[in-house]
Amino acid sequence: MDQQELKKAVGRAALEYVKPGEILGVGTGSTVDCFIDALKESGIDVPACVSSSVRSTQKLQAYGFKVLDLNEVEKIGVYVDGADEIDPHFAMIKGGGGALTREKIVAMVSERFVCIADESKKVDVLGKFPLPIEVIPMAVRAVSREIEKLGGKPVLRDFTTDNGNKILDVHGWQITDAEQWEQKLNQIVGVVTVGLFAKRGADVLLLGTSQGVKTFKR
Ligand SMILES: O=C(CO)[C@H](O)[C@H](O)COP(=O)(O)O
Repeated sequence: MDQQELKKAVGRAALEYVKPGEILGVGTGSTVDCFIDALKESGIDVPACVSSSVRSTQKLQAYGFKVLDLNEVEKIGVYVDGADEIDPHFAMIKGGGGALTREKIVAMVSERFVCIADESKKVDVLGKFPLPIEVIPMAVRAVSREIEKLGGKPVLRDFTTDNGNKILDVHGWQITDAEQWEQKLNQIVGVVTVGLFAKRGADVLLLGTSQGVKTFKR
């Protein structure tokens, strides 16, 4: 199976966690696109979704799903999203698609985070994938200097987030204590969100492998 087929397989597998009649949290990325396709095909009664990006909102609406602003919703049962890397403790690097801040917000209010990923995303140590950090535009240079002091090599992405901010992709870190790093990096003034999802990691990992979809639970 190629990578796209693995993404489709985990997208379909995630349907098992969608409860009919319940508001659903929807993440962002090519794997989530496969999930949205599967959701549409399934015909499951989803009264409304909360989306983590303009991209996913547009796709959901094009399929006829209702998308609510998070301020209209008190809680979400299940949030389905992808990851760039996930470690054995269910901590993740996210933000390859630049939607990390909204993803972290929707994940925070969701009872269960179901991560869908192909097997290339499962790692022992986070950091081979450069860590995305969303930064207020005027603070790009200042935050970069702080990151360099911590041994990271920040590269400014040619991209503006849905929130009007910039992304620094940080190379060179091997992250074993993800929760501590998440906290430390979030404290740099000018950082909006760090793409480490450790404090609120995944609860379930659906991993697409050539032997089929494997389920891991925290
Ligand atoms: O965090 C994300 C977007 O901000 C995505 O979940 C992550 O980049 C994985 O994307 P893909 O499914 O396309 O590999």
